[in-house]
Amino acid sequence: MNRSGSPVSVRDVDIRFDDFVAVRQANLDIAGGEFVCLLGPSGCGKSTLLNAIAGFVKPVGGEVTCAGARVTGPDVSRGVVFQSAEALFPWLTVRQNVDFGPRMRGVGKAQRASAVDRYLAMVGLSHSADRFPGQLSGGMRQRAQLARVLANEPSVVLMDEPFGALDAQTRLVMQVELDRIWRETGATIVFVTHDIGEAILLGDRIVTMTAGPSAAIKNVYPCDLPRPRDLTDPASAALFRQLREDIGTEVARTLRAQGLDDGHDGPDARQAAGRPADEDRRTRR
Ligand SMILES: Nc1ncnc2c1ncn2[C@@H]1O[C@H](COP(=O)(O)OP(=O)(O)OP(=O)(O)O)[C@@H](O)[C@H]1O
Repeated sequence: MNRSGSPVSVRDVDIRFDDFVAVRQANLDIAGGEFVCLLGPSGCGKSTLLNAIAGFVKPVGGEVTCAGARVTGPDVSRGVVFQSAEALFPWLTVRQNVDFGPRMRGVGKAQRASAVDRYLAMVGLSHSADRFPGQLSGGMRQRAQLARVLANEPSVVLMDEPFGALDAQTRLVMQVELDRIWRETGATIVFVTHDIGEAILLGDRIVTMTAGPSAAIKNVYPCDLPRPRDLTDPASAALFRQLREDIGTEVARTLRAQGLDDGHDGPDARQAAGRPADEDRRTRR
């Protein structure tokens, strides 16, 4: 496997929005080519931490480094894939969207054309290259977004719930495709999700976060199960339960803070952490 991704280091990072402390004392070392999933309850600070790695948000304390250099702002070497495919330019075709970054960077026409073809093929969109984003399905738009980021040949790809808006089947297909693309590119990937199964299918390590405010990194779970992974495999199922307990505690804290829970780690919290409602009903009988 090609391992050309850059290492990323988050050191004692504090992030504030005015008086609001979003993230406190976050520390995380990510190896080059590693796939790390950030998992936590809604609103805990996953996107904020990812945005600090991207350079969109400036920590008030600590630092983020990428390949040993301090991150001071966004850079094409750290590509970002967002949940919403509105990040694509709707007036450009898929090919033109993917070509945009290399063209802005002054890459020559022939080199660009071959890179665009390569990345369109990698994400399975060669046949839709001349369509506009509005003519694509949600899954195809996310593929186009990924190809657009990959065309800049980033050493780090930051993904913020990229499959969150997709239906369950498309999501499964995209997870399998991303696993393959990650191996082909060798990029470091930091992937934000609130979906425990998705984190298990994709991550080399799964990092959980505490509920905010003042969210912190809670636990780091190595996940070296053979790929492609199967969530029904006993080892995956055991990790799922462990992560559900971990996240469930934080979801319960969030619900309590919002006055939506009766003070225990009840069904709302477990359901929000990934347990199907009928499983809860069965357990309670
Ligand atoms: N630009 C901002 N200004 C003020 N507060 C912000 C800003 N961005 C995020 N926050 C706050 O920081 C906290 C963390 O938000 P963040 O979006 O990082 O959470 P998250 O874990 O990614 O949530 P979700 O899973 O729902 O997307 C939230 O309380 C949010 O309201």
